[in-house]
Amino acid sequence: MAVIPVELGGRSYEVHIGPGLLARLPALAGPLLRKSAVPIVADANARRHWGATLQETLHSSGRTAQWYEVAPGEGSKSWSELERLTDWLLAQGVERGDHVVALGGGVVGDLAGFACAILKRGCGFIQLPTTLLAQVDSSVGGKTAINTAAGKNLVGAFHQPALVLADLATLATLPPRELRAGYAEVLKYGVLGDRGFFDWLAENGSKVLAIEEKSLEHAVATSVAAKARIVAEDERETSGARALLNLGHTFGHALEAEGGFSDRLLHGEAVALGMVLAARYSARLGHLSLADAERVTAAVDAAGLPAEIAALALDCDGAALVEHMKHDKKMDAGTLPFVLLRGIGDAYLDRTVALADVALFLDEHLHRH
Ligand SMILES: NC(=O)c1ccc[n+]([C@@H]2O[C@H](COP(=O)([O-])OP(=O)(O)OC[C@H]3O[C@@H](n4cnc5c(N)ncnc54)[C@H](O)[C@@H]3O)[C@@H](O)[C@H]2O)c1
Ligand SMILES: O=C(O)C(=O)C[C@@H](O)[C@H](O)[C@H](O)COP(=O)(O)O
Ligand SMILES: [Zn+2]
Repeated sequence: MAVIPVELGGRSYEVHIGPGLLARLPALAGPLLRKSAVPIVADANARRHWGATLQETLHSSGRTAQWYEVAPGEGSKSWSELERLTDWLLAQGVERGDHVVALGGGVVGDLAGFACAILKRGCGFIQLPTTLLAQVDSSVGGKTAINTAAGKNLVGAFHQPALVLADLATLATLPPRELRAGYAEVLKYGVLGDRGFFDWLAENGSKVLAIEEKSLEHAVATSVAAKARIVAEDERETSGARALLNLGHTFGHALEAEGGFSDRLLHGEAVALGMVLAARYSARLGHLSLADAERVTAAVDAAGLPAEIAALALDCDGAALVEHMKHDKKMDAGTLPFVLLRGIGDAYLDRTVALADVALFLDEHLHRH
């Protein structure tokens, strides 16, 4: 069991990591669960597997669960779902001082977190992440959002949860493809800032993917600690420190948008491929050795994640992907800073990248055999 603080002054909170934490929600949340009928926004699959555990523990603390179910998939991060959810929360009589519970992966966490950010100009929420991706990344740090026709996470808010319980036991029911997608964000922490962790993953990644308890807990705790450090330094992504968490995402979000946010490419898969592209582009600029770029590619490939954009057989060219990138939230006065690499564990923000050159680079990779 690990407890990692996210230090944000009056908005500080703890991330608890370990098996069996869902059953400890009433004990760990204490007065945060002010309403006796607890509003729970749940991914349908997470509810199917873990809803009974949560319901039982709430009942045994004298509370009831009020369920709002979200259809699985990226499509639920939408205006229509946000409207339906906020109407439901209002119908439940949720007040600013109440805490809504989000049970599920990043889709539910981002959607419910955003609904709570705007409900009565902000009510509380608790994250119960049930995917590896949500446990190591999306439940921590307070980025909340929905997608729009123009692209990924384009409407949202920073709104921190009051508590995060990452129950490792919930990962037992997660499909292997989703586990691998979450592993991409784990790998990201090593690639962007911790070569020692990258090397540890090279040795132990297969144990993490096999949900071997000790290795899994080490990987989740190391990832959350890295994210907590960065978020405490730059909560709202203004100094450049937090932007490093976007490694692989400028390429990745463009690929997700091009695929219409379908199951063809999951967020974690897009990030994995995006990290490979960021590493290869860094090597092309002469900032990263080819050997390190290939190490990143090999780590992605070894985890069963997509490492070659050509294999996606996308019906688009580099210029089309660059058009999607222009919606990136890092865009600043016509310049798009890219998270690139000087080494494994040494990411930096490059504000000198020419988008026309990125389009050429992508064209070379889209048709590589
Ligand atoms: N806010 C952030 O900082 C942040 C960080 C990373 C990613 N994200 C966002 O997170 C989203 C991706 O999150 P995700 O990968 O968790 O995907 P997800 O929420 O779509 O969940 C993945 C799949 O797993 C199922 N599922 C969830 N828990 C389960 C369980 N315990 N057992 C069985 N099935 C379960 C879901 O129904 C879904 O089909 C993207 O929208 C991405 O943009 C946000
Ligand atoms: O927390 C962050 O900061 C991140 O960038 C984490 C990313 O893994 C995550 O996908 C995030 O939602 C992307 O942020 P965005 O600002 O590019 O939408
Ligand atoms: Zn991400």
